[in-house]
Amino acid sequence: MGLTGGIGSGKSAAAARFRSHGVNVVDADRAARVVVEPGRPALAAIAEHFGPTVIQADGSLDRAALRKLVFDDPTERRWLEQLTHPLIREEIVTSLAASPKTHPAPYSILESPLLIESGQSELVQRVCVVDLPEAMQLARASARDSNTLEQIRKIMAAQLARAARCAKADDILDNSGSLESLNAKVDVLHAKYVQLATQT
Ligand SMILES: CC(C)(COP(=O)(O)OP(=O)(O)OC[C@H]1O[C@@H](n2cnc3c(N)ncnc32)[C@H](O)[C@@H]1O)[C@@H](O)C(=O)NCCC(=O)NCCS
Ligand SMILES: Nc1ncnc2c1ncn2[C@@H]1O[C@H](COP(=O)(O)OP(=O)(O)OP(=O)(O)O)[C@@H](O)[C@H]1O
Repeated sequence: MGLTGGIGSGKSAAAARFRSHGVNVVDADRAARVVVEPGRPALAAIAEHFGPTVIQADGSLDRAALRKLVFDDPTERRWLEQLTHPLIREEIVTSLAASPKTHPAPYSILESPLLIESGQSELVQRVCVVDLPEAMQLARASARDSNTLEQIRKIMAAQLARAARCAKADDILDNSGSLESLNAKVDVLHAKYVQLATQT
C-alpha cells in the first residue's frame, strides 16, 4: 500500500499508527537520505554539480543549503531528482522485499511524499492520501520545522496540488481533525487492508 500526502500533511503520524499494528512502513524520505550518505557516488555527483558549499565540514550533505538551491530553481530540483530518484527506488524495493520476514502484518506500506509524482505508485497496489486543507498543511509544517512559510510554499508548489493528489487516491485519510481521530481512521483502514491482503 502507498501512503502519500504533501509536506506536513500527517504521513508520519499515520505511519506511526500503522507501525503500531505491526506493519512494515518503508519511508521514502529515509531512503532519500541513505542514497546521499558520505561515500555514496550520488553525494560526489552533487558536490561536483552544486559546488563545495553543499558539503559540511564533516563530509556530509548540507541539507539546508541544498534545500534552498533546489526549491528556488526547478531546473536544479529536476537535476537532483534525475540523479536520486532511481537510487531511492532501488533502496525502497530492497526494504519492501524484507517485509514478510520482519513484520507480522500481511501487507506493507511505502510512505512517500512523491509517491504519485515520482512514479513510485507503480510499486504498490493501492494509494492512500493523507488529506487536509492547504492552509492547515502550511501551518502544521511551519510549526514543526525551521523552514520559512515562503520555503514551505515553494516545496508545496513542487508537489501535486491537493485536488490532483486526491483524484489518484483509492482511500483518503482526512487529517483536518485531532490526532486521536486520525488514529481511529487508520485503525479502520488497517482492518480493511488486512482483509484485502488475506483474501484469496
Ligand atoms: C533537498 C533536500 C536535500 C532537502 O533535505 P531536508 O532534510 O531539508 O528535507 P527532507 O528530505 O526531510 O524533505 C522534507 C519534505 O520536503 C518535500 N520534498 C523533498 N524533496 C522534494 C522534491 N524533490 N519535490 C517536492 N517535494 C520534496 C517532502 O514533502 C519531504 O517530506 C532533500 O529533500 C532531497 O534530497 N530531495 C530530493 C530527493 C527527493 O525527491 N526526496 C523526496 C522523497 S522521494
Ligand atoms: N491531527 C493532527 N493534529 C495536530 N497536529 C498534527 C496532526 N497530525 C499531524 N500533526 C503534526 O503536524 C506536523 C506534520 O505532521 P507529520 O510530520 O506527520 O507530516 P508529514 O506528512 O510526515 O510531513 P513531511 O512530508 O514534511 O515529513 C507534525 O508536527 C505533527 O505532529
